Order: sequence, then C-alpha cells, then structure tokens
Amino acid sequence: MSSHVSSKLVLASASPRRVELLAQIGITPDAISPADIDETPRRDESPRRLALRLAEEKARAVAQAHEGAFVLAADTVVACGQRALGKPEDAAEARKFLHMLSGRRHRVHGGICVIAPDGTLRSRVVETQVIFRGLNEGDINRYLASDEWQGKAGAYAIQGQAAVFIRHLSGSYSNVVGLSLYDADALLRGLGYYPEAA
Ligand SMILES: Cc1cn([C@H]2C[C@H](O)[C@@H](COP(=O)(O)OP(=O)(O)OP(=O)(O)O)O2)c(=O)[nH]c1=O
Repeated sequence: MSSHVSSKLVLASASPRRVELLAQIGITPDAISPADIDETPRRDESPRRLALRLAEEKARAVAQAHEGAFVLAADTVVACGQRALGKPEDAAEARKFLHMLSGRRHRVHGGICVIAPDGTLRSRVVETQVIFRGLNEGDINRYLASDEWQGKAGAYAIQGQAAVFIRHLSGSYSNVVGLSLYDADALLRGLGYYPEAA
C-alpha cells in the first residue's frame, strides 16, 4: 500500500505498440528508455518463464538509471508447443514460424513488470490462446511481402493484415499486441501509480 507524490513513469520499451496501447488508457510515459538486454532463452527455460524473466530484466536494467520513477517493462513470447518463437531474424525464419503456426493453436505469453519508486517489484505473465486458420504458400508469400512480420514475436502482428489468420482468440487481445492493458493497469494501480487527470 505505497502512495507516491510523484507519478513519473518510464516505459522500458522500444516498442511503438506499447506506447500506443498505453495511450489508449490515457497513460503517456514521461520517458521512454529501451533496455538493451540479451534476449536469448536459457536452456530448458519455458516460454512463460522466458517472458517473465525478460520483462523483469528490462525493468531492472532501466530502474537503475531512473531512481524515484515507476518503471514499466514487458516482453512478448509466442509459444508453439514448447518452442518459444521470438522475433524472426530474417524472412526465412519468419516463413518457418508461419508454417509452424498454420492451422493450429498457440499461446502468447506476455511478461509485465513494474518497479515502484521505492524499489518494490511486481510482475506477472498473461497468456492468450490464439488459433490460426491454415495458411497456404500464397498467404505466407503475401504476408512476408508486407514486412509486417519484422520485429514481431512469432512473425505476425494481430493488429495488422494477420488479423485475417486469426480463427479464434481466448484471453487478452492487447496482450498479443504487446501489453495486456488490464494487467498493466492492475499492476500500476496496485503499486500506487495514478496518471494525472487529462
Ligand atoms: C504476436 C505479436 C507481437 N507483436 C510485437 C509486440 C512486441 O513489440 C514484439 C515482441 O518483441 P519484444 O521483445 O516483446 O519487444 P520489442 O523488442 O518490440 O521492444 P522492447 O524489448 O524494447 O520492449 O512483437 C505485435 O506487435 N503484434 C502481435 O500480434
């Protein structure tokens, strides 16, 4: 139950999607400070655990340089079976990911971490289930030509043209885009952050 006079918020992310999502709920970060961390999975690390660890590492790295502020970080990992699909390195890897996702169910794990000005850290992982329709070579070629796969976990962006691949979604939509707004708000409120009235 901490309450803070200052409500300075630092978003530890380079993702423009996360800025837009926060704007949707009336939150404008006072600073954007991407964390440069190694995102390589550890051996035997589950996709869920990976999303949580990376969100926490991003938040910790940025909090060091921003004392007295709230720091919010997130990480999105697409899990196909036990396999974690991060951001594809090139079009060939994106093609491989899309073939893996075609016609089946996968999970999107969204790690979120908030560190309060007094150093309290709270984090959680949000899971959304997504089912893709079957994709043929034409679908995949057209999608790869769109460039929307670049920089997206699992090589797709639900908020763009890949919307037509989504047969079913169960859970938070904003989690798939990059930050569950329900959970970000809950964590920020729980730690005493209140955005200034617009
Ligand atoms: C699945 C999916 C992911 N994504 C994006 C969200 C994230 O930006 C990205 C996953 O990479 P992340 O490593 O979570 O984030 P990032 O590298 O973009 O930014 P930062 O680490 O600085 O916070 O994929 C979409 O935009 N739409 C989707 O449908």
